[in-house]
Amino acid sequence: MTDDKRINQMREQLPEPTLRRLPWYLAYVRLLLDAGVEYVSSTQIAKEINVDASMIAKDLSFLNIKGKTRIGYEVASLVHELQDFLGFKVGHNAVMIGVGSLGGALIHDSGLANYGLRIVAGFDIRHDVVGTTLCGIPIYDISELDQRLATLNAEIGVIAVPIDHAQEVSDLLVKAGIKALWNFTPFRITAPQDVVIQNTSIYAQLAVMYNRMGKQM
Ligand SMILES: NC(=O)c1ccc[n+]([C@@H]2O[C@H](COP(=O)([O-])OP(=O)(O)OC[C@H]3O[C@@H](n4cnc5c(N)ncnc54)[C@H](O)[C@@H]3O)[C@@H](O)[C@H]2O)c1
Repeated sequence: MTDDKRINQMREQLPEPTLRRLPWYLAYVRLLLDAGVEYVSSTQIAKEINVDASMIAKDLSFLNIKGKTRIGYEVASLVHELQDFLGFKVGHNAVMIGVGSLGGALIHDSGLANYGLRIVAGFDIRHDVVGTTLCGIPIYDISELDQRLATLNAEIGVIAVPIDHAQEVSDLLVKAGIKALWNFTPFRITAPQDVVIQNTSIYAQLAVMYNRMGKQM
């Protein structure tokens, strides 16, 4: 079986909680790599990031890497495998819809490139931003979305518009052939089944934090 086929097959079997934990491991083992550490055990990772060691070993069993008894995993290989498996090594082109305070901040975030996300253009309706560039990225009028997407080779639409425009811009993106929507608005957008939707909200996490704080008081 080819490497690509094997990775795709393992990705399909992967439970979502595992997929959410793997980037935590990656962030930690990247620190070890930068510090020149050669090997790390699942027990060591467990201690540092507060996840059960057996769960880490199980999560890592989805990857094409074996730990050595009593030594653990080779750090450089683990970083490589995790990045590969999570799709962070492939550049995914994305367009930013809404270049206000959040959209602008995301365009400024050079860290996204480490996770395989390359924002190639922004779209807005504001005259003061349309026609300008931000971090070298051109900002176009939203009315040009169809025409610009034809040449941008982007598969992801990042949505950072006011809540009452969320569905409208999602529909435009889907119509223009976008495969995935990363929605930062608090609106639960809908799209055809073959379009991947990922909702991200720092506000939703606040509710959980307040609730837990209340229980401690
Ligand atoms: N997920 C999170 O953690 C998080 C954090 C902050 C804000 N938000 C949400 O992100 C969204 C943006 O917040 P913000 O603070 O950046 O707002 P903002 O007002 O600063 O920016 C919104 C931008 O969208 C543009 N816009 C409006 N209608 C548009 C359209 N039809 N097409 C293209 N662009 C359009 C506006 O001109 C503006 O530049 C809001 O829905 C907000 O609730 C989410």
